[in-house]
Amino acid sequence: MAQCAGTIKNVGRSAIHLGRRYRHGDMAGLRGALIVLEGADRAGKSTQARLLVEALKERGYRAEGLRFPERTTEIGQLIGSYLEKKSDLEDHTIHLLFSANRWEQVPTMKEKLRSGITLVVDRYAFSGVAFTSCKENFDLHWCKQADVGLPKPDLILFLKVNPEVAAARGGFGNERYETNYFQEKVLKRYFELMEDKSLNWKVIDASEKMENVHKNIKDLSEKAIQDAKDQPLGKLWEEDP
Ligand SMILES: Nc1ncnc2c1ncn2[C@@H]1O[C@H](COP(=O)(O)OP(=O)(O)OP(=O)(O)O)[C@@H](O)[C@H]1O
Ligand SMILES: Cc1cn([C@H]2C[C@H](O)[C@@H](COP(=O)(O)O)O2)c(=O)[nH]c1=O
Repeated sequence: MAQCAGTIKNVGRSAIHLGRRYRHGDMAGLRGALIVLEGADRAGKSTQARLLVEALKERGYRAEGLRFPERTTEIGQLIGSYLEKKSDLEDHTIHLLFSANRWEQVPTMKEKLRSGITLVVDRYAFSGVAFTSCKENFDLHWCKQADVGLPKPDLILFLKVNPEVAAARGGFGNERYETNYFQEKVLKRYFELMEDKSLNWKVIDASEKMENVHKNIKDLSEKAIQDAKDQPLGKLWEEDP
């Protein structure tokens, strides 16, 4: 009930903000939050993304989920085939395809955010950097470049689970990168990325029961939605630390 009242108040505030323009041309007061779930394979990101969208909608927010890679586009199909080990691609090439797969969604993402829809995103540029930078001869700096300027998340939820626990969860081991050795390296990269204090990272203990993980995520997300609604949408990694 309190949430419904909040939503109506937001609509009122939006009207007040109509016509006021901010840096990057994004209108504040109307917008939804960009919430990203990150973590190693089988950390529970897709499960939690789905639960979060459902919970937000139940509480009167407009919310939608999306995921990367988005395997349905032409670029996404190339990525899907690579991940399923049906095709091989040169390492820089696949990295750039993952990034292009995000950029092709940006106009839709911005439109939705501006119209007040909160986006819950299952993996984003941080996956791109964490995974590719574990390959030989790749460094974090190079890996970030293709994603500089993407919409900046208001909240990044890192679902932390150790690789043995993740591996014991269903389906692990079928796709490329799904080995304990590689996932351990990926985890280290994520922790390097989390040192960037210009981003709102929150670490969630994802080895807990699904309901507990969900509660933590929901509380942090509601706060992020409140904080974001009056802020312009930022650009990712525009000022590299
Ligand atoms: N907290 C949890 N405790 C136990 N099992 C879980 C938990 N969260 C998710 N699972 C189970 O783990 C498996 C993987 O979950 P999910 O697909 O959500 O992970 P993911 O991080 O999206 O994986 P991937 O990145 O590999 O696609 C599923 O079988 C899911 O039911
Ligand atoms: C976005 C993105 C993903 N990856 C890797 C990470 C996972 O191993 C797979 C995607 O699996 P999911 O079950 O669909 O989550 O791809 C990557 O290497 N680079 C990226 O940018």
